[in-house]
Amino acid sequence: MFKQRGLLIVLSGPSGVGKGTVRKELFASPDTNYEYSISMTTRQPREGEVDGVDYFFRTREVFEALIEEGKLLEHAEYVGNYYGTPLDYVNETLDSGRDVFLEIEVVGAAQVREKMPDGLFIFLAPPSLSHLEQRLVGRGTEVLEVIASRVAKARDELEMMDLYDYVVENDEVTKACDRINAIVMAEHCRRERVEERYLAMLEGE
Ligand SMILES: Nc1nc2c(ncn2[C@@H]2O[C@H](COP(=O)(O)OP(=O)(O)O)[C@@H](O)[C@H]2O)c(=O)[nH]1
Ligand SMILES: Nc1ncnc2c1ncn2[C@@H]1O[C@H](COP(=O)(O)OP(=O)(O)O)[C@@H](O)[C@H]1O
Repeated sequence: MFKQRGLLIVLSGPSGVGKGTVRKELFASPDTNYEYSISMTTRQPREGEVDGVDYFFRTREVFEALIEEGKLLEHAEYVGNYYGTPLDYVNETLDSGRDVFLEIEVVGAAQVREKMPDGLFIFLAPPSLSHLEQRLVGRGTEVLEVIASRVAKARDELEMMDLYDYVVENDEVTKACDRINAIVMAEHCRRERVEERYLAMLEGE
């Protein structure tokens, strides 16, 4: 029996918009049926972060070797560190029919769009740039200089929003999660309808 490949869901948007918060809220729900792809990074773990849970924390040497070997679906350098998505996990999970969820920045998302254009690309947008700055300051994980560089970068990142299938405003976390779940559900329905039509057409031949 033909088994449909899982759906690749890509959540992106500027740093500080709330991608991590929204992703954790989505995965805290027992109804969430997608698998989270743990990224690899060369940045230092923050307090409480665990290797293999939050990220795979690796050296630049190891990371660069994996790029050379083609083991990453995408990668980007972000504020001085590498971030990337291990390719095998994504392919194996999609092949098994399960959906995969990536939470990545916009340069990497554009690479995924090139390589896997049938993914579902969702841009998480802040209500405003000042909301974004407040959130970064409120999180307190970066010094003010780094926050300023992230906000400056966010201006360029916001311009990429029209490359996405959907833009979801993160005004409130639960509302943003509801919107994302609705989009994923609608996309599944669309694919099922397309497949049904396709099979019906083949039978009618
Ligand atoms: N391209 C790419 N970006 C990633 C990946 N994993 C995380 N990111 C993004 O890298 C940026 C920095 O992440 P991080 O240092 O954890 O900071 P935070 O997301 O602002 O808490 C964020 O925009 C993440 O979404 C990945 O595998 N690939
Ligand atoms: N809808 C929201 N309203 C208010 N604060 C939020 C919202 N979503 C996230 N935050 C806060 O904004 C900060 C940045 O969120 P985070 O998830 O780390 O962003 P990102 O992963 O996009 O860099 C955190 O302190 C988080 O608690």
